[in-house]
Amino acid sequence: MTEDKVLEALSHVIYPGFTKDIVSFGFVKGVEIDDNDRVKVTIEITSSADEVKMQLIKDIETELAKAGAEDVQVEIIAPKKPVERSNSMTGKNIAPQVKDFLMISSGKGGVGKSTTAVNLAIAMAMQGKKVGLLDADIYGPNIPRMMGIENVKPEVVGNKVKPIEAYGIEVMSMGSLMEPGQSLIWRGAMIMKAIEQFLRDILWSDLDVLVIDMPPGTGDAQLTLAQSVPVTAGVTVTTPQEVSLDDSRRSLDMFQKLHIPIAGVIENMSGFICPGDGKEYDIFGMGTSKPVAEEYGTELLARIPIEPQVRIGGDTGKPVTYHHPESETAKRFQEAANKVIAFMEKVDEEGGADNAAIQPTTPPGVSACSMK
Ligand SMILES: Nc1ncnc2c1ncn2[C@@H]1O[C@H](COP(=O)(O)OP(=O)(O)OP(=O)(O)O)[C@@H](O)[C@H]1O
Repeated sequence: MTEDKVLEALSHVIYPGFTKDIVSFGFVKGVEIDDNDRVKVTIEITSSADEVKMQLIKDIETELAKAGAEDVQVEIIAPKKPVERSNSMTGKNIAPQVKDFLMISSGKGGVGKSTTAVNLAIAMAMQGKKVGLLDADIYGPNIPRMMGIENVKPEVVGNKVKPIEAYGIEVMSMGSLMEPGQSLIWRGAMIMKAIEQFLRDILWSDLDVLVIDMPPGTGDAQLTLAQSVPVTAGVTVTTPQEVSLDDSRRSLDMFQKLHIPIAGVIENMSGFICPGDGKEYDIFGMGTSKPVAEEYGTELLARIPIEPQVRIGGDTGKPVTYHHPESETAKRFQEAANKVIAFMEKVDEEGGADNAAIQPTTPPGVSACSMK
């Protein structure tokens, strides 16, 4: 017997109730083979149902016996409990069903933050992640148009709201809750309430990642979000001009102050890909945000070129990553998504993000200014 042979045999064991096998699911955590072809396999599953375990053991024994194992021992273990980050004594998580929170920020408006949030979310969903997309840009909620759900009203269940499904993603936006063209004058307290409700009163499923499109700049919305949930990673979107880079420094500085691990910088409108000859031309500069990313100990995740298809995709609700996966832009968004996923996994492995240090220090209703 060899490990490959064992894994080959195990790839015929379908996880009960699903169509995928236990190897593809990544449930096989260990294989030991001794000189007498006796095999021990360790399987890690969350299910505690005894019938699932019994069925698995039976199927594993059958397949390994067929492959020539002399004796089979199956150990079924439960995944290690994630480090208490969500409901830790001092930290706060009002949406514990979400594994990772990804904050997409920019120092200023119009740099392509929403475009990035949409395309990263779609790239992650295309890689099999269960993704939610929260448009927390309450001042200018553009996500419904970009996701092609402009005229879709969400379903209300009791006093909660179901997210709208689009491109396999759960989406919620202030734009979906208000009449078209309507605007609100947001005061600090209202922003805080809105952000909290987006997390608590929307029926998000058990998501792998909730991508959050923030309002531009650094303010109440960012602080409230970071105090309400442990944000796993932050991504700053910038354009390459110096004036824009100054603003992106502020955004990166905010991540640091809010104890948000920084996944990196996306440099948007970085060069222009000419539809005629497919060549890349420099317009605003290219790669200028790399040194800025390095100043903050992080990396440039991707340079996204100006491509007419990106704007058309945004205006018509047909995101480029989904509708033109062969385009250069889509490929770069996919690469950036890979890097962000790997980064979030690393943060989780190392104990997860923790927002304990940024919780308000004053009791509810008491202004920090009134305290000595
Ligand atoms: N790489 C690109 N190529 C072509 N057009 C782009 C690109 N990135 C963004 N755009 C277009 O630029 C406009 C602004 O982008 P977007 O709305 O994503 O910016 P934003 O930073 O979220 O803005 P706001 O701060 O106003 O919410 C949109 O029309 C979008 O389609």
